[in-house]
This record gives sequence, structure tokens and C-alpha cells, in this order.
Amino acid sequence: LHGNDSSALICNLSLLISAFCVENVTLPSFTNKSFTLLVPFQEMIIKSSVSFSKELFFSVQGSNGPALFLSSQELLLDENVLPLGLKMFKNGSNRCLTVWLILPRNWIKKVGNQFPPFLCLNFATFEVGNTTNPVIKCRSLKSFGSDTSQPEKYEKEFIVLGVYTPVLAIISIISAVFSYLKKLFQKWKENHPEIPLSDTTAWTRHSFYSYLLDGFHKFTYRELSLATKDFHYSETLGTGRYASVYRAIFPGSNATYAVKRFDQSPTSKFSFEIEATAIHRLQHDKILELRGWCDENLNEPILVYDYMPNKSLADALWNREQLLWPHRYKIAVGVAEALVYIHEECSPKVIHGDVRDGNVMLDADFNPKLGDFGLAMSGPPYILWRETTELDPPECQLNAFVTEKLDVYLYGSMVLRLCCERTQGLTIFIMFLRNLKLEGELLRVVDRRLGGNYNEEEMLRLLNVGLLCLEEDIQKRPSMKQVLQILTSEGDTEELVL
Ligand SMILES: Nc1ncnc2c1ncn2[C@@H]1O[C@H](COP(=O)(O)OP(=O)(O)OP(=O)(O)O)[C@@H](O)[C@H]1O
Repeated sequence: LHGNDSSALICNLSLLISAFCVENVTLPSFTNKSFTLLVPFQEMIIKSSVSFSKELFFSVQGSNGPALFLSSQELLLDENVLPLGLKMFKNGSNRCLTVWLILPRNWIKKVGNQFPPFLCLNFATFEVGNTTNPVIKCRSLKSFGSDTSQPEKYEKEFIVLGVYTPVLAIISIISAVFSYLKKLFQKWKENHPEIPLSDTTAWTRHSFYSYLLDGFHKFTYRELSLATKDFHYSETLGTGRYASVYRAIFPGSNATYAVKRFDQSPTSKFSFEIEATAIHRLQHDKILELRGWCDENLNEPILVYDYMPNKSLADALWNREQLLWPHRYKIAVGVAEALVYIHEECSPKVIHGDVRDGNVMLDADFNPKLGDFGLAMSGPPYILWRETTELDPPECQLNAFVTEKLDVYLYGSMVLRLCCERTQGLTIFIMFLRNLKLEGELLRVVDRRLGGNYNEEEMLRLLNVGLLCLEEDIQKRPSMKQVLQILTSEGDTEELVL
């Protein structure tokens, strides 16, 4: 921690800093000060338990190049700058703040994997007054550690000569070309939905998404609108908490995709960002494949996925004709494979956080594809963004930080849905199952809709795996790799699961 350095910013707004904590180290409380944190790259977690009612701004400097300004509203990127993610989340009665790094592909390409060991982080919160555009000046990294205090006189001269004059010049130039641009814009607007072009927030979001989704096809809004018949309800495949999903048939190629259009609410937009952050680096046969995206209308950003003719596992289990046992078992194995991949083969690992039948899609042959990464945690800190429910493991009720064993627990409850007709009142149902297991009567709970058409050995294996995954004690829960071994090995069920 490098002192109380206020030279990092020139700002006519009042400054409000509260207690911050990096990992487990509690820093002293700050009032009316900014400060610089020097944190190891991998541990850049900043968490605050103060209640934020005001707008927040952050400035962060990468190893080279100018600063990145970040607020809960906007993210300004420069090509040399490390993009950051920011989210406030609710932890009990406190609102917490986390800042984390998202390293986009092209940035990694640029610098290789040589991350600097430390990152200089200038951190300050501002109470927003009348001014809507606060001026924040960040030091260059070169001056880091040196004496940065300047006589006030020079700062004033700097503001007058160095800032006002160029600003006036720029304003004149802008006014000169404004009418021309206006004409162009009006022409452009005829073919595009409403976008606040002059809005800095819009610009920063567009840049942020381009960083994240670099390499994926960028659809035009018009293309998607045509393919979904103007997002007509007759083309709706499903509606979730954050988005509606439409079938899109592209006239030229006859290709069919699923277009996930996020709603207008801020949480939906955040869900889009979380999903894009996770899905852009996942490539696996059992994970729903992202085909493209569109952010022309920032209020309703869009992700385009492979179309799954059999929709979700929840649809297949509850709404339509019977899902056969071989399909059910194949689904359990496939989802386990997807989870092994995100937990053990991705670096950093990804925790899905919302594994359930509604988020497993089924292709024409009932192969599962894990989808909906809108609540996924793509790297430390692994924080559960959503409210906990009765389907979550006990550790979630106590702590916002989770491990991959959360997915294991949720997988357990999904597996029971594949085997049993009803699983409501999960805690009681688990106790009931454990008793049946002791009595050697586990098969009594089998879904009657299967009409007895199932493989007994596989059924017992799956029920036992479900119970193991639903262990309250996190240590007793198996890893997804162990689960996959149990489901795919040849050995005796009793030996494998005990
Ligand atoms: N690729 C797809 N192919 C076919 N149908 C899909 C596809 N993706 C989603 N759906 C359908 O749309 C529904 C909602 O999608 P999704 O779960 O991704 O939205 P959401 O808003 O993130 O929902 P949730 O409430 O689960 O978080 C799914 O339950 C499914 O029925």
C-alpha cells in the first residue's frame, strides 16, 4: 500500500473513501483520500462491505499505456489497457464490490502470457456532485513510487493551458463537422435500431464486448430481426429470468440458430456480460456452442447459439413424450463431462453456478449441451451472484464465495430428476432416499413414467451418485471427475459408490 497519494487525480468533486479489504488484509479506513494499491496480479480482489448509494469510479493502470477508467456505469478502454470487470453484489445485508480482471484474447495475444507480477491500481470513490463528467488524471506507471506532489500553481496553469485550450479547439472542430455527421447519422439510423452514438457508456460497452467476443461472428440486428420474424412470439423457444430465446432461420443458408436476446433490465445486461465472459473461452462437445453475437442495441444485447431441436432437459422431462432411459443416462454422463471440462480442464476453472434441467439443452439425438452461463464464475473470485435457493448446498447460505462443489451438489439434484418422478422438498426427499438405500429399496423411487423400461444397474448407479453429490459436507462430495468415473466404469456399483 503506497500512502495517501492524491496526485493521481484532479477532481472538483468530494472524495469519499471507505474501508477496503484485499483478500484477508483489512486496510485502514480512508476519508477524503485516494490511494494506490499494489497487489499481486493473481490476487487482485477488492471487496468492500460499505453500502454504495453513490456512483463509483475507478482508475486502473496496466503495465504500459494510459489508464482505464471504470465506473459502475462505464468502462473506457484504450488499446494498451487491461479491461476490468466490476460488479456490486449483495452479501447478507451488505453490498459488496468486486473488481476483477478480464483479459481479452487479443490482449493476451499481444503480450503473450507474461503478466506483470504486480499491477498498480489507483483506487478512489467519488461522490458525484453537479458535474456529470469528473476529470480524473492518472499518473503514468513510470512515476510510480516517485514524489508526485506538484505546486498547486503549476496544476492550475496546466489545467488552463493544457486542458481548456485543446478542449476549446476540439469543440470548434467538432461543431464544424457536426452537421455533416448528423446527416450521415440520420441516414444510418434508418437501417438500424436506436443507439446512443454520442454516449460514452455505449462506446465503452461496445469496445468491451468486442474485446470479449473477438473472433465470433458479429451479426447485424437487421439479420437477426429478419431471421426471427421481428422477434415474433411464434418463434419463441423459451423465456428465462434474463432473456428470451428465439428460433432464427437464416433465409440464404437455411441455417437455424437460437437467438438469446437479453432483457432491458440492468441484471440482464450483467448476465449477458457474465455469459459472454465465460462462454467465449469454452469449447467442448457437451457445451452449447456460441455462434455469434450482436450489440447494436445495447439495451438488449444478443448471443447466438446452436439451435437445439429438443430444447431443454426440463422441457423434455416434464412437457412432452417420455424421455427414454438410455437418453437419460447419456444426458447424465454428458453433463458430467461438461462439468469436468470447466472444473478441471479450463484455466482458470469455471464454476457454472446454475446447473439444472432448464439449463441443459438437447440436440436432435438427445445429446446434452450445458448452456446458460449467465451466472457462471469464470475465475477467482468465485462469488455466487444470485440469491441462494433451497436447492443450494449449505455452504452457500453461509458464504458468498463458492467452490466447484456447488456445481457437484446442483448436479446431484439434476440427476435425481432424471431418475425420480418427483423431487420436491429436496432436503426431506434426500433423507427419504437415504433411508430407502439402507433398506435396499432405492428402486422404489424410480420414475413410473418409464414404465419399468430402464437398466437397473445404471439406475442404481445414478441414484447413488446423486446421493453422493448431495452430501451436505463439502469434503464428502466427490469431484465431477470421480462422478464421471463412477458413471462410465465397468465395476460393481456398490464398490464404486461406497
Ligand atoms: N440453443 C437453444 N435451442 C433451443 N432452445 C433453447 C436454446 N437455448 C435456450 N432455449 C430455450 O429457452 C429457454 C430459456 O433460455 P435460457 O435458460 O438460456 O435463458 P435465461 O434467461 O438465462 O434463463 P434462466 O432463467 O434459466 O437463467 C430454455 O429453457 C430453453 O427452453
